[in-house]
Amino acid sequence: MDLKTLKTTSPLVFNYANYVTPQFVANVVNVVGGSPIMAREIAEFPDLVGVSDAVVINTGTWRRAELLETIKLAQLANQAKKVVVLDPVAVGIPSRSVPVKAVMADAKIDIIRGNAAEIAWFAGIDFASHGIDATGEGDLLTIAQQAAKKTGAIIAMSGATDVVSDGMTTQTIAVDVPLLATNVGTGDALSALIGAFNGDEVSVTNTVRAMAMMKLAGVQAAKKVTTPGYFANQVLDELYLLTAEALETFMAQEVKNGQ
Ligand SMILES: Nc1ncnc2c1ncn2[C@@H]1O[C@H](COP(=O)(O)OP(=O)(O)OP(=O)(O)O)[C@@H](O)[C@H]1O
Ligand SMILES: Cc1ncsc1CCO
Ligand SMILES: [Mg+2]
Repeated sequence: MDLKTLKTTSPLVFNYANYVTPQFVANVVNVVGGSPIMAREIAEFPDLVGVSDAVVINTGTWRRAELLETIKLAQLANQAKKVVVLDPVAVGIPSRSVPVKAVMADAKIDIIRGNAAEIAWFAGIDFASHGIDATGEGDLLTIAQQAAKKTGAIIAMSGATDVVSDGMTTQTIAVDVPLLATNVGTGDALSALIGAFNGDEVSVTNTVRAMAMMKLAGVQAAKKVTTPGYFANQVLDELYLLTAEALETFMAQEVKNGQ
């Protein structure tokens, strides 16, 4: 959906969140006009999936005791034809790949949002990382395209250059806003935003809209504040203020087709 539709229909985004950043994630969904809800109790999943437009699974603070529940959640969303977004935090660390492999083996993931190192793991390409951060360099387009082909999911790779690919169509946004990477949870929130924009239909375009929105909010915030604490709040304000027209203009200027 476009931003106008998002604001009028207010998609409900069910976040199976990590325990580090749920407040920021919920606020990002809320300020753009969506409706966030967080839950971890399996008995609630059928009800919550039923009323949700998108399910976002973040494996950032997974626990083995909850693994079967996470898989069940993805399966319920599949059955209800709700978009499933996976945020595979630090999946390159072997212990962190356990929940990702398990969910992907037993359910269909529509969209995977991660930084370059996380996406490279799905592509089977080496890429340096440091915990939750990507630190290496590589051919970003190839990594995103390979990951899309191997997983069958739309890949939303974030960083100084954002890349979205379904394996055939690939689009990039090369706009460097280093402060965006200083706020822990911007990526987690971006995954939820992707869920919101894809709530009616899963597509590369809807995924690019979410990536562009976070990027543009970062550009606008960086014009006003220069330190991370204020920046995080300013990003929320800019997301709140951003109009559908401003987003479409930014996309017309900055979204490029990749090969
Ligand atoms: N160097 C950068 N320049 C511009 N934008 C960036 C940069 N790094 C990240 N971003 C932006 O920050 C947002 C989050 O991406 P990032 O790659 O940091 O996710 P992440 O590593 O999963 O973050 P987190 O784990 O903190 O949630 C995206 O909107 C992305 O475009
Ligand atoms: C710091 C951190 N550790 C696990 S999840 C998370 C938030 C970034 O995704
Ligand atoms: Mg992350």
